[in-house]
Amino acid sequence: MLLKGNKARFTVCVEGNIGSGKSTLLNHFSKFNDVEAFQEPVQKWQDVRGNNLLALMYEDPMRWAHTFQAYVQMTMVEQHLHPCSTPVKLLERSLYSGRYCFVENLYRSGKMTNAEYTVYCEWFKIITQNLDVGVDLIVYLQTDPEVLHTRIKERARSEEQAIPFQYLSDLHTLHEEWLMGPSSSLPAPVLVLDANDTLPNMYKKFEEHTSEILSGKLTVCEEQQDTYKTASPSPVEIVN
Ligand SMILES: Nc1ncnc2c1ncn2[C@@H]1O[C@H](COP(=O)(O)OP(=O)(O)OP(=O)(O)O)[C@@H](O)[C@H]1O
Ligand SMILES: Nc1nc(=O)c2ncn([C@H]3C[C@H](O)[C@@H](CO)O3)c2[nH]1
Repeated sequence: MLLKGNKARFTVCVEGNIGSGKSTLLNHFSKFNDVEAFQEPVQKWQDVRGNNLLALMYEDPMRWAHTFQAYVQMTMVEQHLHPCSTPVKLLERSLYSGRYCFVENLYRSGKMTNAEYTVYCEWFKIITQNLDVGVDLIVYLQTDPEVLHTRIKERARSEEQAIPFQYLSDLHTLHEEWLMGPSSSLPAPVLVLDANDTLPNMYKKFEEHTSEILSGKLTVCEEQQDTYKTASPSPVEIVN
């Protein structure tokens, strides 16, 4: 239950494919007093009363994808509704990428049945229509699948070591469709950052875009390397 007075003025979610640098961005901005950052609850997914649902999903998606996605959706609702005493709430991923990227991919690749997909989507609709799970800005860390494959190997999260390149490529396509395509399913404007860059250069980009990310005042200028996509349902003030 979201306590009155404990609602952040501005909610940002950081989206991007596996290994795109979301946690890195969250850790950078969590140092600001005005920000409370909420990392993706991966540890919860890895230990559901002793069951590692993340591992089960990767090992046997036909059997476990729907169970995993149902649990992910529940834990992400908790993240969206979690009280936040700071003006800015920074989420790693969101309900929306679970629906439009991961679940869509599982369904399109035949790893989720039509019945499972329908049940999941009905829950998503009820949740987004009745609970305060809105976001004010999406930061999209846009990356190439080839770059991610290397990072995932280096990071060496055990559940991810057998992820085929095609899975990363399919997820990339769905992130691009969702965040760069027509804005029909976008809950907020999108700030796109090219995240193929080196870590030092990414930190420079985080510095450059601090005001937009922490206040929603998007500064649009011609030489801007990164691009903005304003979602029609949620126009944001563009400050030139
Ligand atoms: N710009 C970068 N250049 C090189 N390595 C990077 C860059 N950004 C992140 N990394 C490294 O890649 C790995 C994944 O980074 P990070 O955990 O921030 O990604 P993520 O998007 O949170 O991943 P996941 O989706 O799995 O949670 C980490 O080992 C991190 O140090
Ligand atoms: N199938 C699936 N659905 C989701 O909604 C989802 N969200 C994150 N992940 C996977 C990606 C990383 O391995 C790991 C950490 O992001 O968890 C997901 N996998």
